[in-house]
Amino acid sequence: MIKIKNLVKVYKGETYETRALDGIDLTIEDGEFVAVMGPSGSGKSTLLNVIGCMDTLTEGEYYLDDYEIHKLKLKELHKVRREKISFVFQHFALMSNFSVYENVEVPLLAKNVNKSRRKKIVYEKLKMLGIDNLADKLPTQISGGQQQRAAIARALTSDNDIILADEPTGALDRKTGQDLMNMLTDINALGKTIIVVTHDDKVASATKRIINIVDGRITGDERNA
Ligand SMILES: Nc1ncnc2c1ncn2[C@@H]1O[C@H](COP(=O)(O)OP(=O)(O)OP(=O)(O)O)[C@@H](O)[C@H]1O
Repeated sequence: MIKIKNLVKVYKGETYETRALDGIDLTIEDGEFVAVMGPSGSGKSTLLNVIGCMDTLTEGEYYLDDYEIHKLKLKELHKVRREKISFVFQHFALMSNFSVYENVEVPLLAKNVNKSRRKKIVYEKLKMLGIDNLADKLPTQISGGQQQRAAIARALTSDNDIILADEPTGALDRKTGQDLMNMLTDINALGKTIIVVTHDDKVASATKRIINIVDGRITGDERNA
């Protein structure tokens, strides 16, 4: 479970100070499927990064299962992230010199899984996403939608409980975007918690809960019918 109390995030530079999150209270139970919406610059990505243990809090408390995240140092934070969180990035962030197979294998290498088991798991995920025939291709040799699938396959090989996606359909055509949301729905049905940042009403309506953020504050929190 994700439980956040009075989260404040301030970015400080030499000449500026931005209060990106300004007192967020939020609980997300295991297995929820949540969209975070709001205008540009409202703090959506910042919230996702804090939830994903990519960034620290300035003030407030963040409990993730048994961890008191707000008390952890950066190195410990990274450990929790590896254990709990998977990201699907907007621009896929596949490593361009590595094949689809190798990209999807990465989380397993980080977890010291042995070679034959890695192969089994990677092919299982590639098949699930319908791209097992592309295992040996480089990211530049496949389409945007296929890259997106590879990124999801990689997120899934880690088998972490929480999947975070920032504008996952942003670079996709409508049909592929719809396919992706169907896939996330299936993955959510397996019990994974999914949090999606999006500008797109269609994407949000595929989730079960929509949180609105304006100026770093939650202004709406509705369950989808
Ligand atoms: N690394 C950073 N350093 C300084 N300011 C930042 C940083 N990241 C974000 N900000 C600022 O924090 C505020 C919130 O940014 P954030 O990226 O979270 O918004 P967003 O809602 O995701 O926007 P968008 O929809 O345009 O992606 C903005 O004013 C932004 O300029």
